[in-house]
Amino acid sequence: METMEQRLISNWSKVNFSVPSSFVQPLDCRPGKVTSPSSKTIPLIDLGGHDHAHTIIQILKASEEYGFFQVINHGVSKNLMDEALNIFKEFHAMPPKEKIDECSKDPHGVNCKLYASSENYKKDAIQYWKDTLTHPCPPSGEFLEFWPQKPHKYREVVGKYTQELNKLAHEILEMLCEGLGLNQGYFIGGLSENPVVLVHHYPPCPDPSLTLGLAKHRDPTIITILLQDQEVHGLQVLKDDEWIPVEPIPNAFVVNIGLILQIITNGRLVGAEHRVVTNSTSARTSVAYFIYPSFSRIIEPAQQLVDVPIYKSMSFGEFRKSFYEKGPKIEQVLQS
Ligand SMILES: O=C(O)CCC(=O)C(=O)O
Ligand SMILES: [Fe+2]
Repeated sequence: METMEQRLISNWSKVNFSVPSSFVQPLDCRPGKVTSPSSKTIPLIDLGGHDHAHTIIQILKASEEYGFFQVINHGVSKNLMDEALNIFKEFHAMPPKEKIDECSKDPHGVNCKLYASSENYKKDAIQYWKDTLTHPCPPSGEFLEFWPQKPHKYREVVGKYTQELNKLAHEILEMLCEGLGLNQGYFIGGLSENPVVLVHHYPPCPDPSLTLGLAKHRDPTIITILLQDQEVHGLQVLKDDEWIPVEPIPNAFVVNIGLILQIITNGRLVGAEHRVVTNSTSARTSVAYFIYPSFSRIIEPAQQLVDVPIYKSMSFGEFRKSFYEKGPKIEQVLQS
């Protein structure tokens, strides 16, 4: 049996000069060689503009057409973004044993996890080129005792960062409410009270044409707010059968609509498919902030918006179970 220490990609990838066969993607999933970069980009939205109504129109349009956009002037300081990204990089740079120890404070092993490849490591036929740290981060401070304590400022910096992201997420959700015609505060409480952070580390890969850092997927969230490394490309969004790279923009966040919001809006907003490709020269770090409902909360098309629901009702707990069991086939389970 392989130990977690042996599995972590960051632990062995520096001394392996070829891609192990268990990481070679089937032909139809491989990114291949990117020859001509796409001329398309996802929309960029300035949240600091004075025309509130116009900002809402832009957010709604981007969420309908792409399911993805980037935001600038979002109110989170550059200093805090840099501090958070640096502390997450320092975490993944620690010796493997230390990382594993720092993620072992929950006796049930659920409220802080470190894993290689994907959460489905044992079930995945083919592995992905990344290590991930994840834990819940509600503004109440619940679960804080399970977070890493190393690097030594981890809890302080990540605590501040996730508080700010919670504020930003709610501002964006409020604008979506206004744009969609949902009651103000629709997402406050049960639909958003379970935020989680996922810190991905993609080490350099000897042959990026054969591997993926993260498989094509939609997020099982309401929305996701992503902080990505400023220099290193990797994230791509599927739009009209074309993979569009999400360019790193200084001090911007990437925002994407999750599958749950697609359900709530009965398909009006799209939980777009995306994936991460690797590169041979630089490690990439990204930090996803997932807005999750509480497990018992019912997920269904909003009655205010919809006459004929195309998705059936289920609890978030049931939804998440199907999401991990069915993968891309979850669409069949969701249809009413
Ligand atoms: O690493 C990235 O850029 C994307 C991460 C992602 O898609 C996810 O966590 O769901
Ligand atoms: Fe994602």
